[in-house]
Amino acid sequence: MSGERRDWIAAAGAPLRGRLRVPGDKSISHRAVMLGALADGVTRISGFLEGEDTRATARVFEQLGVRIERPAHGECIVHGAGLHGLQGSDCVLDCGNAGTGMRLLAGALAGQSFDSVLAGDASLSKRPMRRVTEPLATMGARIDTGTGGVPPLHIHGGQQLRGIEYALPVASAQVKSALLLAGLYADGDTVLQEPHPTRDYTERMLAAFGWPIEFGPGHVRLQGGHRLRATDIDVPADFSSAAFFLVAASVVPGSELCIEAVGINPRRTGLLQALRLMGADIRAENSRECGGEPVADLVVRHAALHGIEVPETLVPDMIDEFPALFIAAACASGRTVVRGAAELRVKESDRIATMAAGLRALGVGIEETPDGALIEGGGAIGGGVVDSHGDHRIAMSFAVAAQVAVGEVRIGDIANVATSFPGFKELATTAGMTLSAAPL
Ligand SMILES: O=C(O)C1=C[C@@H](OP(=O)(O)O)[C@@H](O)[C@H](O)C1
Ligand SMILES: C=C(OP(=O)(O)O)C(=O)O
Repeated sequence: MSGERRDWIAAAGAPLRGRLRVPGDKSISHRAVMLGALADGVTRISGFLEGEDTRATARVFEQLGVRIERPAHGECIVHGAGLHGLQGSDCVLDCGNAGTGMRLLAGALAGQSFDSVLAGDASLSKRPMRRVTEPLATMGARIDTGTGGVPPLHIHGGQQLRGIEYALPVASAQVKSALLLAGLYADGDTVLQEPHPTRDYTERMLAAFGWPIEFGPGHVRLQGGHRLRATDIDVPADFSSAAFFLVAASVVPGSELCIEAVGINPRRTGLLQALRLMGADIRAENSRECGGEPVADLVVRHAALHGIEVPETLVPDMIDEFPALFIAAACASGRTVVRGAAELRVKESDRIATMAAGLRALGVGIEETPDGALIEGGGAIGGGVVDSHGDHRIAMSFAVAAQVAVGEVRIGDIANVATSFPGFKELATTAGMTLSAAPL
């Protein structure tokens, strides 16, 4: 998606101060477009993430015949086609960099009468898809993957799906959601058990769209054959985007920052707990609801952090926040141990290997393990060159690390930051960080 290779130059900046608001939640934005497209009636989405991942999902539904108006930045009006109203496309459906987009679409498109082809960029084209295609096949779906179970996905329509009872082998909200979306089209019940509870946005949003569904932490049951009724969705700010500022303000002396209206669904806020265990000073103020989700203003002040063993039970609740956590660990006194996080190896990059290589390049001691890392914190973070491998969260994490580095940090291949956090550089510099585009 993201054209030519671009780099950032980052260096120690000022304390982070003031108030800011990060863009809308990526997971909720994807789902709002999807359910809006499959609903009867008009769904108005506000606070929609104008990122490349979520725009790709909206474009896919436009290709499938759904009218989506964009009256203003962050606003979408989705004219739902109804559960059976999508039209097949002869063109490849491009999910860009988005694992969420592709995996959830696989579930929704498995139940259609037409064939579809889902493809993605170089990173997405390496990510495992059998975790969705195999259980979908037991529901009666016919999906061919590329060699080794990676994209593109050729989805053969016209299959009558049936509900299954399935215990997910990995804690993955994407797998769960793909099966639930297929379950809308299935005969009978789809009943899922998770090894650890994961984000429940699909379940909550299906209920908001009027679909009968029973769910609780780690389990869900729904019956096929109902209808979705359009509703309005107000998307809270993305905790995963707030995470970079939580870490930056924690580690840069003199910082005091308020991040407004952040979604604090407990299935997303593992990093908050981990940082507090490390000694961070973060308070949730003005707790309230936004679009049925808990939100709060997060006030973070600089604090002396110390290393911890990250409780494994927190891993699914902070799965996207490990790159940021690794930076906090590098700044904390003593050792931080991460275990039970092998899923990090199959994200936009191998996030354990990419973070380890980048931290080593800045002089931080880190030992990789198959499912995590041991990070030796408290030493100086040096200047140097790190490669984000096109991974948005790695790029933003090293921009944070640079704020306490003794030299300049060049961060390579940053264009994909726009997948989840358009405007990060501008917001970060407003808050006090030193970050600029490297000359081409
Ligand atoms: O369902 C979702 O919206 C997501 C689930 C997680 O992936 P997994 O399901 O692979 O854990 C997460 O990493 C991703 O950024 C968004
Ligand atoms: C893993 C992520 O997203 P996705 O799986 O949708 O590409 C992420 O945003 O960190």
